[in-house]
Amino acid sequence: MIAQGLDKLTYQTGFGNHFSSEAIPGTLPVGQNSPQECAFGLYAEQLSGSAFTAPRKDNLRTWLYRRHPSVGHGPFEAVPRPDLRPPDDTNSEVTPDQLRWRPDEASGSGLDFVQGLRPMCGSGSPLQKSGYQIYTYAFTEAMEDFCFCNADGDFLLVVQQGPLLIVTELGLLHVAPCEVCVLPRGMRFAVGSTDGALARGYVLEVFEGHFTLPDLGLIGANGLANPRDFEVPVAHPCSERQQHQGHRLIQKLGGRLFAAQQQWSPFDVVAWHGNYVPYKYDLRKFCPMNTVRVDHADPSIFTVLTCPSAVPGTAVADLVVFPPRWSVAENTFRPPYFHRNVMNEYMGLICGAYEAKATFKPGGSSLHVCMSPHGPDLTSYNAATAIDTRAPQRLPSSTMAFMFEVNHTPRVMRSALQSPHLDQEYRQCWQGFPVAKAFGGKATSDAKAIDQPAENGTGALPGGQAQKEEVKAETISSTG
Ligand SMILES: O=C(O)Cc1cc(O)ccc1O
Ligand SMILES: [Fe+2]
Repeated sequence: MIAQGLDKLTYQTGFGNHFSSEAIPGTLPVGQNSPQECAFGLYAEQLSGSAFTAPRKDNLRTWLYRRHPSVGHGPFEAVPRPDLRPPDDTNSEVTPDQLRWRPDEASGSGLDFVQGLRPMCGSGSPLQKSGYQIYTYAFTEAMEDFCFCNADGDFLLVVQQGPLLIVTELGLLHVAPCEVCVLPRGMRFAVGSTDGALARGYVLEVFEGHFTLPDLGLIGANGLANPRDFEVPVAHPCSERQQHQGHRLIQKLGGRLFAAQQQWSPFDVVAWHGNYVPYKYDLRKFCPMNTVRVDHADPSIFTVLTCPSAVPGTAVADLVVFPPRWSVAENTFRPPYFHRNVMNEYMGLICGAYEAKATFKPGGSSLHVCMSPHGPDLTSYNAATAIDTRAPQRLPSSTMAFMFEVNHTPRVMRSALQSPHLDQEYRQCWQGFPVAKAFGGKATSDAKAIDQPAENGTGALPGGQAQKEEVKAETISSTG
């Protein structure tokens, strides 16, 4: 399936367009979608991504013209894959702990994309069409003789290592590290790496809605992820030889996998038109807007794609990128601030370093859930308070971090909590901050004492509140 030179594939460009493509001239019907008989005897089939009656601006569907109707497969049989079940009381936990996972350098060998999916956390229900699930993936093997169809939601893939070749019903996508792609609910696809080497990345699956571009408001008509930089495949029916190979269809529904056999390729689409499409985007094309005088802007300024919920301004999930850029704010603590967020933040690092965490490694992940405090680690804090902010700083071109910002508070899969890659030392990165200078300037806490549950069960720190209040009063009067 995978061959050289595929990074030079042809694409159509734009976001949300009504695209059309035919591999054989004359196969797309003119003036109608479903002629009594299609050209070449092809079968017309509609794939819907929204309710038929969704408002026009949200209405998504594509017409496919194919050699066989999709329905001619054999019966579905359950495939055991309990780890893909949506998160519930039996397989996952709720925890306010700040979590981080080191990159997994070992897994993935001998696995394909589906076998190499590792659920990390999630919330909601695919059957209720609400919420999301987040995974990492690692694999070496192409999906040679089977395709995947996700009836539970859209997959957004963030490629961290190893370019992917993704065969879809609408054509081919080559997706390299620092690129992302969206594979819409119900569309059949097969993923391979282009060189057989380890491919690794992250997946955000949304059980409701679809990704769209954020509004630009006062920014104006241009900036952030520009629509013309999104790339959509052209029709690419499989070869005559592949056409007749037996194909297995693996379908995910309600977090369960089902397999059915069919005697022809699912990638037999000769022509198509519509606006329900897979697409890819290169994060290096992101055009960031940022503060040019004081203060650190909220990360929403770096939203690439958003999957809106019914609540205005609150997304089911956002893809946010922290791209290479200039940092110029004056008299400002430039990296991300200390904060507690009502939304939940799953972060990954594609390459380089993240400005708020000196020890975050490419391929790693972190999770800070609703209201769990986090922010710059001690090393980043010290560096950022020491610089001269009259000079601009360049965050290097080799850096690319991202965040899945999600509304529903996630449950963390037990397998992720028990993973050997879970960084048990993560919280140490915030230990050793001295008490504010005017209050003594000494480190407040013994990190070990903090990391053990308080003996009195109240979480009180050694020293006691009353004693600390005294110090505070004293220092303020002596400096005032
Ligand atoms: O926690 C993080 O590192 C992500 C983040 C970045 C930022 O610039 C501001 C807020 C925020 O949550
Ligand atoms: Fe954050």
